[in-house]
Amino acid sequence: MIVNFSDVKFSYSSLKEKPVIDILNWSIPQGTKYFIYGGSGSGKSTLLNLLCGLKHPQNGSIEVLGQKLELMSNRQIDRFRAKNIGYIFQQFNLLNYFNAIENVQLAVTFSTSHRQSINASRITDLLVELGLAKTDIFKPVEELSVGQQQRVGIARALINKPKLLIADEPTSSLDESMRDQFLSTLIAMCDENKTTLVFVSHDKSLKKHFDIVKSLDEFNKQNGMANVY
Ligand SMILES: Nc1ncnc2c1ncn2[C@@H]1O[C@H](COP(=O)(O)OP(=O)(O)OP(=O)(O)O)[C@@H](O)[C@H]1O
Repeated sequence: MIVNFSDVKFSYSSLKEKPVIDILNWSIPQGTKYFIYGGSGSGKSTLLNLLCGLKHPQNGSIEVLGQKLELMSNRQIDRFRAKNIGYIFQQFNLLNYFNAIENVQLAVTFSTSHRQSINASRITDLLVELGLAKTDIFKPVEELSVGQQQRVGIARALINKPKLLIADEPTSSLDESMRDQFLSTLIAMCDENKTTLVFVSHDKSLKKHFDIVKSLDEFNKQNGMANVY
């Protein structure tokens, strides 16, 4: 298992009666493409924040790649995240005035272990492999189409060959054909890098692309169920 949650409870306010996240047992098998769906406000982003150590539960244990996050300092978690976890966000979070290579380089800058081995030509190769034309690689990303920006987002998430890739509704602004294309590319790249993919969305129709499909409600706030994966 690449991720294990054990009796994890998280509330934004300690006064809140019911925690947003309350998971007795939940695991993600290594190498899978894991899809979690849930409605708006169900706790998907909160779950991902816990998973990568950006938020800390009030109770329980979260183990990622064999490391218990609660035993690490924030600095250790930051390093661990930079080395092992990639993300793709809803809006891709690219820096508009920077070109594609510069946007990907930022991810490399934050990962000390990969800084030496990744140069601009390796980034260019990855962007071309993802279908970006060489002429587009040097334009500020604000001059790229949404589809091209997505490819930059995928390249940035995968350049460090993360063991775990987390995607938070990255397809919400795309039409159906773009969405399928994006997912096919993303999944092919994860297979190539042996990266485990955790993808959350409110859109159940995406589930056909994944090995494991769960509603967040199936394992959240369901104390009594064990070993759900
Ligand atoms: N910073 C915060 N402070 C207080 N409550 C919050 C905060 N962030 C989220 N919440 C609450 O926690 C619950 C879960 O929010 P979360 O953002 O995880 O849901 P989500 O499933 O990702 O929603 P969406 O699909 O709309 O992005 C919601 O009820 C939300 O109002």
